[in-house]
Amino acid sequence: MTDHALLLVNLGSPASTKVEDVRSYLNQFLMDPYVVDLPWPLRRLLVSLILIKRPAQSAHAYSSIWWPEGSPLIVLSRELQDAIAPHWPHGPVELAMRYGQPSIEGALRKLAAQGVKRVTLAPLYPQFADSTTTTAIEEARRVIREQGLKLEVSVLPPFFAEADYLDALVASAKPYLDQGFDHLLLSFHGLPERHIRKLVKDIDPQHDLRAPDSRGVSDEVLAVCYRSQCQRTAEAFAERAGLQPGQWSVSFQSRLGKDKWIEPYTETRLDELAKQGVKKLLVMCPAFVADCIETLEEIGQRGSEQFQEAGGQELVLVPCLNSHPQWVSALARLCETAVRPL
Ligand SMILES: C=CC1=C(C)c2cc3[nH]c(cc4nc(cc5[nH]c(cc1n2)c(C)c5CCC(=O)O)C(CCC(=O)O)=C4C)c(C)c3C=C
Ligand SMILES: [Fe+2]
Ligand SMILES: [Fe+2]
Repeated sequence: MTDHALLLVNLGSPASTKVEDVRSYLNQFLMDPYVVDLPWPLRRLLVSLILIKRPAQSAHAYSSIWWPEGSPLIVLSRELQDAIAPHWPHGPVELAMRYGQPSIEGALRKLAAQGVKRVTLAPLYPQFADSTTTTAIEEARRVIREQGLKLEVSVLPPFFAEADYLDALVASAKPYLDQGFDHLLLSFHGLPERHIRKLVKDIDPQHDLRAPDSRGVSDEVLAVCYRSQCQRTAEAFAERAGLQPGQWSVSFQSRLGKDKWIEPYTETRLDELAKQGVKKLLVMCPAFVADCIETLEEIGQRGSEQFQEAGGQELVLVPCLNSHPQWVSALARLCETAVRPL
């Protein structure tokens, strides 16, 4: 059988580091109601305000990490696509981005034109958020409906607590852990608290968005609370890696705008850890399966400078899973068992 495709989906990058390309990417991204969850007129106003200064700042940041072949996120995702193909004997493996190119629409139309009948859609986000997982699924739904594509789609669920994913994370981090370090910071992408509140409010309105760990969180809440899922990933990672309490902690990065985002903020933790006497800091970013601007620039460059200015000696960025062989086979196995219908 060769009519069952695998479609890997990640977030996407601007077409180039030119300010106008970054502006158009940020406009598509931030006008997504799953990302800036305000009614259209307010969303348009807020995003237009953000688009006054942000494109030039982000273009500068992208320029500092851009590779000759293009955006690291896209290049690394292509490498993953090539590496996983031999592990997926059922049909073609395609790559799509939620924003920019290659698009979800282009990929699904291409697969349908090739005679593909089934698609396993794999949003490449270990932890669930409406701003990543839901929007990728909804975009696939829209394309299939509007284009009348005859495709049976199943979706890979969030894999934040899957043994295969956790073991691959430990294997990829091991060479860095073995070098010795004073502290390991697991820095996850942040989210406005509101995004989680609206999902948990009908299940457990008292759910604590400042809780220090994920103990006691019910399965129902865990299924929708991005922050608890991040904590669960970190706790399971620490246990598998044999880390002691106090050797590691969790933080949340990449805050945008004036809203309250989930805490503790990575920026705050970098200062605190340096002030506490941490000299060699390892930072891992387990919300990202591929290195991107958020890991390479925000942590690897700006975070590193900040940590040293606050008195730390060295910040070592542990690379994302990228195409680590154990991750490639783990992802293929996870996708084999994905049966959740679109
Ligand atoms: C890993 C999961 C991610 C979540 C959750 C997420 C939420 C989220 N992001 C923004 C705003 C921005 N994110 C940007 C880059 C970016 N974000 C993710 C992943 C998640 N985002 C990735 C993989 C990337 C990297 C893209 C790349 O090309 O390398 C950016 C663009 C960069 C910049 O200008 O800083 C913005 C903006 C919001 C508002 C949000 C939740 C509401
Ligand atoms: Fe983001
Ligand atoms: Fe939670």
